Amino acid sequence: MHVSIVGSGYVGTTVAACLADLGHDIVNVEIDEDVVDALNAGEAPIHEEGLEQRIADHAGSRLEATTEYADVRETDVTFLCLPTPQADDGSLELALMRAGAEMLGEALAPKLEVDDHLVVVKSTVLPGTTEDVVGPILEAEAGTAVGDGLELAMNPEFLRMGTAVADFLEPEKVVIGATSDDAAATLRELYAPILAREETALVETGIREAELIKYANNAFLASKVSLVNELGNVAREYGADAYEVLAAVGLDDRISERFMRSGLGWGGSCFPKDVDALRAGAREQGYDPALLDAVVAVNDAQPRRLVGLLADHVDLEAARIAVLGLSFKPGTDDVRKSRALDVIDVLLERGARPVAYDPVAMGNVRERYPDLEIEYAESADDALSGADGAVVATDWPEFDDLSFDGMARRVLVDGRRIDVDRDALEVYEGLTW
Ligand SMILES: NC(=O)C1=CN([C@@H]2O[C@H](COP(=O)(O)OP(=O)(O)OC[C@H]3O[C@@H](n4cnc5c(N)ncnc54)[C@H](O)[C@@H]3O)[C@@H](O)[C@H]2O)C=CC1
Ligand SMILES: O=C(O)[C@H]1O[C@H](OP(=O)(O)OP(=O)(O)OC[C@H]2O[C@@H](n3ccc(=O)[nH]c3=O)[C@H](O)[C@@H]2O)[C@H](O)[C@@H](O)[C@@H]1O
Repeated sequence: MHVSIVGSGYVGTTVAACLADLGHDIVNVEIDEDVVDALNAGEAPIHEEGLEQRIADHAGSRLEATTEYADVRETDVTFLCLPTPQADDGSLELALMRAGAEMLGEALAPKLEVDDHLVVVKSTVLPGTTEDVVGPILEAEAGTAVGDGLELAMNPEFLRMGTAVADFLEPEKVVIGATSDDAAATLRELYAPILAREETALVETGIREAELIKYANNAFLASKVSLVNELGNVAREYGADAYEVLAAVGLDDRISERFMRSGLGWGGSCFPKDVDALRAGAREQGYDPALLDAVVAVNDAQPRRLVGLLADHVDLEAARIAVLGLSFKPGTDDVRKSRALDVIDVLLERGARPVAYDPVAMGNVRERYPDLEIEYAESADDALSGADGAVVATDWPEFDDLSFDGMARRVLVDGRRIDVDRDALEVYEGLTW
């Protein structure tokens, strides 16, 4: 099938490379020329395992990138993989989606005079966005009504950063919300090799349901982590080990052992914005999402609690504190809404001198937060050298082998339950255990 993909970030690039791998012909439409050049040169604009090879294999044959929207006319289906960030008040910001839909509609106008086209929203959007915002913009620009050759569908994406390719090619579910049977059939055909897997469920539903499934999924996962954090905080008060408690709780298959790691909480480019968008959307609909508000409140409190634990042992004023890990989770250099940055803010507020180390994310912090007054270390050992205390903010596997010999005071507060040699420390404290 000929497929165009608008937006070539984490999702668009992964979808493009994987669909090319499945045998489809892909055109990526992207406004960032550097990304277009990288893709056409066979290079991955983002780091994800298995992506570079797939792009190198297919660039110049089944995979090409362009800044020209007109090229979508050569394709049968277009996926919108545009960013859906947060507005200042936390609500869903649709300006980029609207702009992309306008350009797409305009580009599709000549094609729709003679041929059909399916537009699929893959970005995370609140219920109603596909039918009430994207659809009408496409109709106005293309001069064709939905159902009259222009078809609409919503197909949310559940991949995780760090395992994007494997998650896309081997998902637990493919969710399709479509305006017509033909649109759903086109997507079933496109995903045929994935749907042939026994482990992958196909969910065919309405467009609004498809939109909400994505938010409900992320809200559930974020809530699960906040709940284990709350239980972890309670366990700590009782002097009980939350990891032992939750490992046993997870044996109940209604609960499951996955996503049970308590500690500093959730960050990243997805959970925070999606939970906030759902809360804002629910309020707009007249519903008060009290539980989701609490889920965010528990998450927001963890960094301060972590620094509080450190302050029980170290006078933070002018203290050199090693911050181990900056990315929002291991396996990625993404620092958006990383809990590590909240820890640093609290440390700075309390007069400490943070010295940060991360194996891959320091460049991104420097670039995004040039005014952040912290020192960057060359290695974890460097960060720990002469430190009056240390915190673990990201559970990079290499931190399991830390040596604390060079520390001025061997005090470690672990926000991620890593596997360090506790006997080598004067104080080992866990945030939730
Ligand atoms: N990153 C993730 O792990 C996941 C993200 N999502 C959702 O997918 C959507 C896209 O997210 P990401 O790929 O992470 O975003 P991203 O920010 O990594 O990439 C978006 C790309 O779109 C490009 N772009 C912006 N405006 C454009 C336009 N008018 N025309 C063409 N290209 C344009 C940008 O230059 C950028 O390369 C969001 O709604 C997000 O919530 C869903 C599942 C997973
Ligand atoms: O909508 C999205 O974009 C994506 O958001 C998340 O994926 P991601 O943000 O890449 O990362 P996760 O692995 O889910 O971790 C999110 C945060 O939760 C934290 N976490 C996760 C699991 C856990 O047990 N404990 C915990 O604190 C992680 O450290 C991280 O900060 C979802 O897992 C994906 O299914 C979804 O597609």
